[in-house]
Amino acid sequence: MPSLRMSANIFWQDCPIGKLDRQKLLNQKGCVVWITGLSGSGKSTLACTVGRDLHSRGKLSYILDGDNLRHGLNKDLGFKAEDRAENIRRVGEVAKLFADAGLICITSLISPYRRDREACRALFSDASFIEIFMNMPLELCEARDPKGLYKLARAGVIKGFTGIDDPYEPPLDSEIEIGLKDGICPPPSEMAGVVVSYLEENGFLHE
Ligand SMILES: Nc1ncnc2c1ncn2[C@@H]1O[C@H](COP(=O)(O)OS(=O)(=O)O)[C@@H](OP(=O)(O)O)[C@H]1O
Ligand SMILES: Nc1ncnc2c1ncn2[C@@H]1O[C@H](COP(=O)(O)OP(=O)(O)O)[C@@H](O)[C@H]1O
Repeated sequence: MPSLRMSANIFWQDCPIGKLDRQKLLNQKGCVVWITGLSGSGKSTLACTVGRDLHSRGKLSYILDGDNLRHGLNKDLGFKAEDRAENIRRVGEVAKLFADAGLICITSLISPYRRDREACRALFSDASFIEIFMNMPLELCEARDPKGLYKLARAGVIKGFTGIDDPYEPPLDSEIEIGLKDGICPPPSEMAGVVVSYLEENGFLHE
C-alpha cells in the first residue's frame, strides 16, 4: 500500500491557460454537485437527469458515479470505514480537477460519513461545492432494492451495509435537500429542475 503522505521535493507547476480561460470558452463555471444518500435513494437517477438537462442547455457536465468508479480507479477499495474515506477522498480530488477544467462535475456516491464529505468541501475555496442530500426513508430505498443488496444485507450475507449495519450521517447544512412531498417521491425531472435552477440562480451556467 503506497504512503498517502506528500512526497518531498515536489513543486507546483503553473500553466498559462487557467480555469477562468476555460470557463470563458465553455460559458459556465466549474463546480461540483455532490449527491449523497442511501443506496437506492435515487442518486444516480438524479445525476443522470441533471446531466441530460444540462446537456440539452449546452452545458458540459460529467458524472462520477460511485459504483462505476469502483470498477476502475477505486477497484482496490471495499466498504470498511477507511476504504470509504479513501474512496471519497479520491473522488473529491478528481471532482476538483473536473471543476478546474470548467465542468459541472456531478458526483453520485453514498458518502455516508460527514467528516469525509466536509473534507471534500474544504477542497473548494468558494461556493462551488454544492451538496445535495437525497433524504429518502430507508423503508423506501429498501422497498426499491433494485440490486437486491438490502435483501442480502438483511439476510446477513453482506456485512456493513449502509443503513442496515453501517451508519449514514445525514448532512447538517446541505445546499439542497430533496425528500418526499406529501409522502410521495417527486419524479426525477422535478428533482433535477431544483438542481438546475440552483445552478442558474447562483451563476454557474454562465462564465
Ligand atoms: N456494504 C455496502 N454498503 C453500501 N453500498 C454497498 C455495499 N456493498 C456494495 N455496495 C454497492 O456499492 C455502491 C456504493 O458505492 P459508493 O462508492 O457510493 O459507497 S461509499 O460512498 O464509499 O460509501 C452502492 O451503490 P448505490 O446503490 O448506487 O448507492 C451499492 O450498490
Ligand atoms: N424520483 C424517483 N421516482 C421513482 N423512482 C425512482 C426515482 N429515483 C430513482 N428511482 C428508482 O429507484 C431505484 C434506485 O435509484 P438509483 O438512482 O439507482 O439510486 P442510488 O443511485 O441512490 O442507488 C431505481 O430503480 C430508480 O429507477
